[in-house]
Amino acid sequence: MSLSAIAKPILYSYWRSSCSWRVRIAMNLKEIPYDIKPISLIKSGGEQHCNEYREVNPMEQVPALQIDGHTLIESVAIMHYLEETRPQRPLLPQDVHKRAKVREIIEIICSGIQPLQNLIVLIHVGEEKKKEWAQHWITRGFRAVEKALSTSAGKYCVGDEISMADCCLVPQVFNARRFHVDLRPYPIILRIDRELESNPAFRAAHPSNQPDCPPELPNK
Ligand SMILES: O=C(O)/C=C\C(=O)CC(=O)CC(=O)O
Repeated sequence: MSLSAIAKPILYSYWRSSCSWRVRIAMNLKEIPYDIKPISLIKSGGEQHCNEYREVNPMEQVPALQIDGHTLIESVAIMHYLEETRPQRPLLPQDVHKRAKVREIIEIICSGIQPLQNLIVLIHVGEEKKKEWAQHWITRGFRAVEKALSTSAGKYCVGDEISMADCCLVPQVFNARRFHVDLRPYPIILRIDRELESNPAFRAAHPSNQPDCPPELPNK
């Protein structure tokens, strides 16, 4: 076995990147020790665009995870890899219908909301319109998430076990607050977010607990 295959995993992460945050939660829930390598998405035009990091992730985004001698990119693919290689503390339900619900919520957030309000898109939209733009897409997606949760949720997004859907929901709620989305129409989303706030795995993954979180932060 090569040395890299047994090395401690390295997560390339940015403190308030919601996609990095999903993976941090999953790693913490599964109690996988890892080191963080911060990639600043804003310093010098974005460290994710430098040649060295492009070798790690040709999409020039975070996260990337070095684990078991491999470099993995894309947060949902990474969570599935973790689920398949580290079955402890499962993040997918056994029941196939519940699994489908978990994946449905993941898709709504990770395809239908976050990519439309991430940094690269907002730069194109422009400073003047970016808040309204982000609010539009988050509101549209949260309507669908709330509807899905109305039949799937127990204590968490799907039933009473924490799943990958919860790993995606909590960071998206943070983004919604960041863009001042009115969350009152989404009581189930709010209840689940509150429920998970005190969970140690979620708390440790929070942007404010990251090594690259700036000490002075207006909208932390
Ligand atoms: O303003 C910054 O600090 C830069 C980038 C981010 O927060 C990350 C995103 O692009 C949003 C997201 O992950 O959903």
